[in-house]
Amino acid sequence: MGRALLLTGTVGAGKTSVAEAVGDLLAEAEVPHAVIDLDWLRRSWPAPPGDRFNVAMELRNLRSVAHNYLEAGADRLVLAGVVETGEQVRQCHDAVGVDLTVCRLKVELGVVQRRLARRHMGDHEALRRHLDRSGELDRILDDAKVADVTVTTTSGTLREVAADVLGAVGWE
Ligand SMILES: Nc1ncnc2c1ncn2[C@@H]1O[C@H](COP(=O)(O)OS(=O)(=O)O)[C@@H](OP(=O)(O)O)[C@H]1O
Ligand SMILES: Nc1ncnc2c1ncn2[C@@H]1O[C@H](COP(=O)(O)OP(=O)(O)O)[C@@H](O)[C@H]1O
Repeated sequence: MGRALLLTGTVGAGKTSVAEAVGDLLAEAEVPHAVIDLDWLRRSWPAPPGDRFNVAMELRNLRSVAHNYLEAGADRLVLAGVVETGEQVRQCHDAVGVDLTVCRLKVELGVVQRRLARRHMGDHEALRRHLDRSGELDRILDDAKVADVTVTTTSGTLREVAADVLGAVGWE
């Protein structure tokens, strides 16, 4: 029976990068797995009214993609994405259909600002938007308390953070 890990956190916390690094560590340990960036499962336009982040489409796609990967032999699913409420975690769990552990990536906002400035170099509008949402979402996630474990990404290489994540969720 497979298991899933959802890496959540604010904009720029490292969800995508850490998910890739966790995938690399699992590959080195020869653990069959798949990495799924939820952002790519909701990138259709327009989003329906009242669903700014296209979450309904994301969940529909996740159900299909997770099923395919698990059927093809993945023992572990590594998801990167935002869940703002306990209800969204339940929907995500239902979509993957296997045990789901939620890991919050927590980072100092000053460090996020520097990382986002690098990521969005040359696009001031996108940087402004992501910085604004980063602070706001961080507070929403602090209040929501949907994570089973929390790992700090303020310092350490991506590989070190990924190893911390595997330790925190007991997948070592
Ligand atoms: N509730 C919720 N659900 C899903 N995604 C969320 C949510 N809140 C914020 N975000 C983050 O928004 C970032 C992408 O937003 P968009 O798809 O509008 O793209 S963009 O802002 O135009 O680049 C993308 O930022 P990154 O985390 O930096 O990739 C998302 O993670
Ligand atoms: N531990 C880390 N050390 C150095 N840079 C990092 C680390 N984690 C993330 N980054 C960088 O910070 C930026 C934001 O990370 P990203 O994975 O895009 O976050 P998210 O998916 O949560 O928005 C990227 O440019 C990424 O390379």
